[in-house]
Amino acid sequence: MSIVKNDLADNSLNDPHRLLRNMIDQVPDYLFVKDLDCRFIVANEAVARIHGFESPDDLTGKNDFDLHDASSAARFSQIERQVIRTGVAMIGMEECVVDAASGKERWLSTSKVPLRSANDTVVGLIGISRDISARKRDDFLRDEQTAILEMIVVNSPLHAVLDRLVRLMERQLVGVYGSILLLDDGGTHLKHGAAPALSQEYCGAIDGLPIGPGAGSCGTAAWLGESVIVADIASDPLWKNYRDLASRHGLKSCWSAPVLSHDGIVLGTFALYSARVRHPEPAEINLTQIATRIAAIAIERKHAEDKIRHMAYHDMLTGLPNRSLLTDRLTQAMLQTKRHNPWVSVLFVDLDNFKFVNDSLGHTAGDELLKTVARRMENCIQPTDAAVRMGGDEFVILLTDLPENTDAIAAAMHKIRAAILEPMIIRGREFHITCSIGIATYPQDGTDAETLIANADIAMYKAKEAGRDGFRFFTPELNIKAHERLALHDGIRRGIAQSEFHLLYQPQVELEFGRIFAVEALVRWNHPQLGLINPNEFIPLAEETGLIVPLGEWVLYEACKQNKRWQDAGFEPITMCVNVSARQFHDQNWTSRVMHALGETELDAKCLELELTESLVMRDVNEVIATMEELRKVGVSFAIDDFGTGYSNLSALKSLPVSRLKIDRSFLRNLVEDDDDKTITAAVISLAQKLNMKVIAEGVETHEQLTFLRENHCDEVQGHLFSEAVSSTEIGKLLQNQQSRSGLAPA
Ligand SMILES: Nc1nc2c(ncn2[C@@H]2O[C@@H]3COP(=O)(O)O[C@H]4[C@@H](O)[C@H](n5cnc6c(=O)[nH]c(N)nc65)O[C@@H]4COP(=O)(O)O[C@H]3[C@H]2O)c(=O)[nH]1
Repeated sequence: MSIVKNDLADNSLNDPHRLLRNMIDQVPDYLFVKDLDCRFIVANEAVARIHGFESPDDLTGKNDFDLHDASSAARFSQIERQVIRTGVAMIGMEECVVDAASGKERWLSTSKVPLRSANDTVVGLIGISRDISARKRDDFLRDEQTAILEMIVVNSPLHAVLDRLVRLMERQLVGVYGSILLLDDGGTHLKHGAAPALSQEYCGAIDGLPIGPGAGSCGTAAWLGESVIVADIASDPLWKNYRDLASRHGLKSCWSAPVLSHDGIVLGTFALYSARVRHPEPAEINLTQIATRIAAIAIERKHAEDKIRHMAYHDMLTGLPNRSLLTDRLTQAMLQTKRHNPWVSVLFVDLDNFKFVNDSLGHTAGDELLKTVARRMENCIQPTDAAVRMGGDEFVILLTDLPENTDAIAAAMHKIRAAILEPMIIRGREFHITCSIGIATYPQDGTDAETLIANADIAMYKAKEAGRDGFRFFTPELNIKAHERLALHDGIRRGIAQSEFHLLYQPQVELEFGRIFAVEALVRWNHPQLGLINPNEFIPLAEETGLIVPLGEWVLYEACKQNKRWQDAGFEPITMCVNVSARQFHDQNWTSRVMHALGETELDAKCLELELTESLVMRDVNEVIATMEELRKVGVSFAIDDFGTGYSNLSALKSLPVSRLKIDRSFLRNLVEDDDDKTITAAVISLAQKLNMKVIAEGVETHEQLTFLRENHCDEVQGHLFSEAVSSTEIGKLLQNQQSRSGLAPA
């Protein structure tokens, strides 16, 4: 304390001039006074130092043109002259000054005020400048970071974001060159990301750099997941294989940091190169950390975006392109074709027995099957073709660049069918999956993606109808039918919504006692324009278009409800027989629909019998048995309708959980005069009874037919001889009569 006091007393306090000199030299800001010609009169040591003078006195008499480049000097001088001329101070002006010797930029905040004499005349100016370069750098860093983050938010291309990030680093750190490398798809190499200041040749040479120990700073940093600092490339063993390359480009040191995802996965590297052999400064390390974090955000965002785009255009399960991508690819293929004239074909593929695997072995097994089929399809096609999953067990194969004949299409199709048919082991069981294929070809079968796909679908449906495991080329006739179907299809859909359907019931009678033990539900359509339509006219279409599923569900529900109503009205319980078409039966939710209808209507399952056609049952016996068993367990029984019209596999018939065979009407028609029909009918009756099934003859119209059936011990009959299909009220009356008279006699 006393020393300070003495110093002040000795040196300064007695000499105000010296005191002031001391004061202004201690200030880190630049202080100066200039005369009316803008020449220095006084300056502090800071001003002298920055201009490379030993002493502030060396500045006396100099002006800005002696110290700065011409344009900066002119700028400063103009402002100073204005302050002197107007007498108005200029406060806190920010200006950028380029150091003449080093070329370095400095930012100053400068105030210049007029210097006035005792009589208030302006005699010069006083200036004070503060170096605000550090603050300016921080501002710039913050603004640039914000701008880069905004670029990430608005999904700017990744290379543009990384490029700007590297440039930001290069502006902040003088004499370094940045480089970002990205992990490639295989995860074993680094590919070029951004390096705006490095030569193309250098970037090209390190594009595809392997990840591993000894692969330069970046390959090693990605390998270790840690920063790698190489101060001297020329001597560091990590650079053994890349030394000459770096030297050719004047790169002496390289500090690389891994770019890590939020959960620590290496996404790439961020490297800074220097043209001098040196270690990084702490500030450089800090900035690199900030930059790697921003790079990680940008890369992760891009990955997420790629994933979302992939998910939007691909099927999650099989990884195949989905319907949205198909439309795009098909449209592109057609555009290409317009230039070169080859054909483009759409193969609509539907697996025949997928439901069986799915239902019997569960969804995981079904998924496995679909994935295997997808891989097999992919292996059969050219890189320019596409295998697409449309949903469920439906696929489309797009064949492009085909010669103008069907040979190549047929060859590709047979290859696909054969590949799918290869045995498939799922859960230890061997499966042979068949498929039905419909083919439509551009330009003859359609000139837009939607039409081609729809026509291939129509052709596939025809192939399926013809007995599965087949294929069908689209023809215009199919299309005409398709249009008619479309109109009717709309009608059926509207009819369901507007309750235009109703049910009639036809009694089924025990031959021995004449008792109605069951009724068959038969649907009718009361069309608003066409009047009453019989099921033969619309059921096949409803089956084709899939509308049989909602229609059949309504029939089932209505029939169960009606049967319960009769029981609630006090009639003895009878069986309700409901026709089930193949499409309904194969629908994924079929069993649960039946259970739901029973539950909702509270009908005892024992009072429901489902009639399946012989062809439905025999087509996929194993699959059908599995579904039937599920329902039989709860009490539902089954009958085979139209028996004798198909080609029954008799051994399969034995294993079916069926309680009744229905002899088809066609055998009854000429029964009396046709010996063959007599033989067949008698054989069916005997066969059914040997298999412990009841047998019912359908379409009984005459007493002669009835006598024959009786003589041959047929159990039950249904036909106009007893009753046509009638309303629920009529059935109520018949049941009422039966209860009072016990039995329905032939008319
Ligand atoms: N000539 C003559 N015909 C007789 C005689 N007895 C019964 N029929 C008719 O034979 C058909 C018997 O039904 P189906 O074989 O199951 O044949 C049914 C069935 O395959 C289908 N169908 C009817 N309703 C439904 C339904 O709700 N769902 C499904 N999937 N198919 C249905 O439509 C077909 C025709 O039904 P319908 O026109 O009601 O015709 C009924 C019935 O009216 C007879 O003595 N003489």
